[in-house]
Amino acid sequence: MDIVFSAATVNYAGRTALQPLDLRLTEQRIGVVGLNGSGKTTMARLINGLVKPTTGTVTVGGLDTVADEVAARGKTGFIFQNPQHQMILPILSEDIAFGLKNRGFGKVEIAEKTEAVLARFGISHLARRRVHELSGGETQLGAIASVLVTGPELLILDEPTNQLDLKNRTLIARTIAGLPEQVLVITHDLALIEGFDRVLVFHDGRLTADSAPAEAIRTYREIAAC
Ligand SMILES: Nc1ncnc2c1ncn2[C@@H]1O[C@H](COP(=O)(O)OP(=O)(O)OP(=O)(O)O)[C@@H](O)[C@H]1O
Repeated sequence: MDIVFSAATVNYAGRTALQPLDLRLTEQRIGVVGLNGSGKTTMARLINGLVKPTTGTVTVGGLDTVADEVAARGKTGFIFQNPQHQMILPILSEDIAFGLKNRGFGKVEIAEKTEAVLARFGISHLARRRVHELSGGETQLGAIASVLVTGPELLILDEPTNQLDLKNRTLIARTIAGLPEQVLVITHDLALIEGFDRVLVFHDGRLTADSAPAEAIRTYREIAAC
């Protein structure tokens, strides 16, 4: 899916968080890196319309995130930095079903789709578990299942391996690598994006590098060193 930023900026209360951004993303695997506060999450939130551009436009699959807000948002799934906060219902299978119910699916279809997505991510055994009792890795998988069950074309993950132990980090990295959906990952875990198609580096609200992973990571290391 084409993601297009046209002179998009974001100001929060008069303070610029994102400098004018002109960018067309078409790749399947896109990484986003940068120091804390460099504008990565702001840029990602523009894609699903959670943040609106102060000036300029953002389109996803040709849909404007302001003018075609609802349709545009349906194209993108978002896993936030703390995915337990985005789980609305107390039981995992109910949380997954919730998104489908909201989209008007019938009971039988909801049950089938919920079962299928749990199986897809190898978490059928967690169906009846309380979401707040899941481990970090289980929570991340549960959130991915909850979001992908509604069929977005793009999945955005904000620091998906943050706070995971080595075993769960590997599990989540493999899961992301195996997704057929287009993926955009914000991360400080540089190994996670080594095999990606394209990596963007943000610094002080500006896109400062945009290249293959090795070169982008080199730029990021230079920025971080000063
Ligand atoms: N809702 C908001 N209101 C006001 N300022 C905000 C808001 N969200 C972000 N900012 C500010 O905008 C700037 C960019 O923040 P953003 O969250 O996009 O950075 P980031 O690169 O994702 O950071 P991190 O790696 O710490 O998550 C920061 O200075 C931040 O304090």
